[in-house]
Amino acid sequence: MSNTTTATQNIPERFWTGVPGTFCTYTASVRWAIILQNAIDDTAKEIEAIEAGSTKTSDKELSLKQGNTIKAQLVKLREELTNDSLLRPFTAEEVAVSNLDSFNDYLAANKDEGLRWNHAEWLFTEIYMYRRINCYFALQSEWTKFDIFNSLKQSTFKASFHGVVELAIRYKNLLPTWKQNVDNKDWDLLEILFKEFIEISLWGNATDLSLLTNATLEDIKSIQGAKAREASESKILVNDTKLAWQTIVNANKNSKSPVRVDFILDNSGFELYADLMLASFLLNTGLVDKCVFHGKDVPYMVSDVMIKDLDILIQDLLDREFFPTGAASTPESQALDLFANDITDFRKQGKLSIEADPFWTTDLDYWNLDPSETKYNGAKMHKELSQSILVIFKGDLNYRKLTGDRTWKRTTPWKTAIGPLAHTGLPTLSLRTCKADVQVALKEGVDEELCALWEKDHPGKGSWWSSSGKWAVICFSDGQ
Ligand SMILES: O=P(O)(O)OC[C@H]1O[C@](O)(CO)[C@@H](O)[C@@H]1O
Ligand SMILES: [Mg+2]
Ligand SMILES: [Mn+2]
Repeated sequence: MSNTTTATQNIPERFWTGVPGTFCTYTASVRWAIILQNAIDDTAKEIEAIEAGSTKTSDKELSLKQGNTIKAQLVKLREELTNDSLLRPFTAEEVAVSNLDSFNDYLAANKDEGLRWNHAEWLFTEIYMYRRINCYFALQSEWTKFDIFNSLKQSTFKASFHGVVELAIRYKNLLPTWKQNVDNKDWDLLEILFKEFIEISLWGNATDLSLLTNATLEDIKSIQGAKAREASESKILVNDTKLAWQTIVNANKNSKSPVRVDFILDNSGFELYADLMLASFLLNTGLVDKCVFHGKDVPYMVSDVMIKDLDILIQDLLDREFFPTGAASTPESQALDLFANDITDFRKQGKLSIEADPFWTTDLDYWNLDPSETKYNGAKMHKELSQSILVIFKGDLNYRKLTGDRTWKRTTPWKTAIGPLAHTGLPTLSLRTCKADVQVALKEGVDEELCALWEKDHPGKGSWWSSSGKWAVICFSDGQ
């Protein structure tokens, strides 16, 4: 099978939909249909809101007409999926409104394979689905900017109230100590705090809308608090936090200035909030001079961050109806205001910025984050990230793209699994709660132990422990 990554011997195949017994196949045959149905239902709700006048539009009649077209197209897309149709190329009309060349090049290069929804590479097909959804909206003038996942992103963030307030108070209490450390660093203390905020950012990734389809408020609370993080320490199967810390210390001591850290973001809402906490620890302590966030240019994977989601998050934090912490004078309200205002100030000062290059929503894995990939912005992004002393990749999909979503032996060394990216000069850190089949960098025996443990309650599915979101990994590469 040819693809955009150079095929070399000893590199295992990617995960394919349709292969029995995998979480990949379960996702393609069960989860995608649910995600599409939710998109259909949410489009219908928006149409109703336009009809009722609660959503204002400049041209009501046209909005309604276009909305119904989109809804019908989504229904057909769902049928394509359930009928296991061939994966069609994007049309010229679609290509004109979105960056889709990599998808069509891939489909053309593999046209003899008879790629279908349930017989194709998981990574490609899943991204292809989100891009197909997006095209329907992008093509309708009144709906171009509409984010079909917005209401779900917002309601889940609202349900994160408890975790949000707890972290804001932690921030407010720590801020004086952080500021004392700008000129006079207590390195041991900072290392302890770094570890804490790395874990906050890591477990922030457990709040995932595509997996938490039926989560209750209690479920969400149970994974977001400090107690939950403490209890989860033993669930971090690979922990390279120390190596990442050393990278930051070295950059400081060698006064390589300005020190910049990049975040390849994953989900909006609580995870983005947790990432902002980590970034503000780095900025407030003077460990880092600038953080650059990378989000998505289209609605994607249900919950992924778009640039506007950062603005919405700040508004939510300041909105006492969204987060009902009472009068402006309560400690909770003050903590939320303080954090939101500090983030806004960082943005104004240029210490924090957010971008969304189309590279991040292509089907390409991160072996293409390489000077040699000049067609779809891989080289451009590599050059951009080269200004950074550490690039933090958040979440599961980024982990899949780092490892190529390949059927590696689970003890494969991290630097083998990330291919060329291990040697092109970028220090990288992956913070991932495990939500897919691909798994690498484990010590001998760990997989066997976890498979046996998971098998007890999930007969025949022991290896799916790595798709449960209950374990996590922190993997570092110095890029040398
Ligand atoms: O938001 P995250 O952590 O990237 O998770 C999304 C991932 O979860 C899944 O929905 C489930 O495995 C994958 O399709 C995708 O890789
Ligand atoms: Mg997700
Ligand atoms: Mn995501």
